[in-house]
Amino acid sequence: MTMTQDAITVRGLEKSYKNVQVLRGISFNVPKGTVFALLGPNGAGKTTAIKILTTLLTPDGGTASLCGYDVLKQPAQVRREISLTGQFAAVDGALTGRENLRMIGKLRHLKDAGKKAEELLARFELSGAADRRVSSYSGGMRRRLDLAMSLVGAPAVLFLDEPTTGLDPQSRLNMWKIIKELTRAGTTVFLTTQYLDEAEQLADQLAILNKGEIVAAGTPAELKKLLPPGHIELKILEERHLLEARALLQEFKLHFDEGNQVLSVETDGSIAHLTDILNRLKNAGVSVSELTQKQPTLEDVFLMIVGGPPEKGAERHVNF
Ligand SMILES: Nc1ncnc2c1ncn2[C@@H]1O[C@H](COP(=O)(O)OP(=O)(O)OP(=O)(O)O)[C@@H](O)[C@H]1O
Repeated sequence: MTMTQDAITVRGLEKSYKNVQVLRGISFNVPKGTVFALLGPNGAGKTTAIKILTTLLTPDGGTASLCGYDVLKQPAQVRREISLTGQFAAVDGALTGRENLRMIGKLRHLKDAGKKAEELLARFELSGAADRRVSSYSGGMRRRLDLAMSLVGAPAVLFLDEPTTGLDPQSRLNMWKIIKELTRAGTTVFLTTQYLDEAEQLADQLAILNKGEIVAAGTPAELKKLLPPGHIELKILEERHLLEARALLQEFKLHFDEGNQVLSVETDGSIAHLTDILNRLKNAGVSVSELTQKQPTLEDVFLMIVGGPPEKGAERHVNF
């Protein structure tokens, strides 16, 4: 392995199916031990990118390397460094949890496949169910086993394609905890997800892919800065109080929703800003019946860029 701080380097990656260009020259880096989330609507090219990075598909142009190995020139070395966990758990329902893990260990030629299986069963809280057939496992248990199976070979880079789709909230939280632990231990995680809160929770860096191009990239905080800052909404019922509030806050960007009697005041989201606004109103005796603070979310950013919620329903196209 060459010395590099990036676990994944992608430069100008292109791929077409027949005459449809699916990836139009995408580039990004993923530093070791971090989580990178690739987001995008259905058909954006996420799976195509994952297939190229995991050596399942040949790109038409550009380069990609994993842990310093070129996906085209050194596919065997790349495969040794990675593991791919798909949306549909690849476990064998007729075998027990323990048998599934041992089988993978043997396929990977581990000397102590049995010991590794026990260790992973314990780590994923499956020891109690180890001798039950996987067909009797819940969705969350299957997903945990699937992830445990992908860790048998201790991969440097883990590809997780929608790891929590279909899981209940508790199982999702467990999965997040496990993913965080993995990255703390140095594993690099490449994630696709339809849940923007998941991306926000887990990703150090994320990129939004739309029609084969990366249209926005950065940390969750950086992406949120693409939108106007947050605002507070003040419900003010009395006309004279409203007039007074508008005068007191005239240097702020204001918007008034007449139907709901709500005055929106743009803020940078800081406590200092909020305190200043509330003090002015309080000192002038302005009566506010309700206060709500609104901050832009990753979902807002996604909607602004892609024009529809991720992965839901039909493809939605927005012209830039
Ligand atoms: N083998 C193929 N032959 C022809 N077209 C394909 C093939 N595989 C994918 N495509 C097309 O390429 C585009 C990108 O597909 P891809 O599966 O990479 O998108 P995605 O972002 O992963 O979508 P999803 O979220 O629905 O999984 C889609 O329009 C898809 O129909």
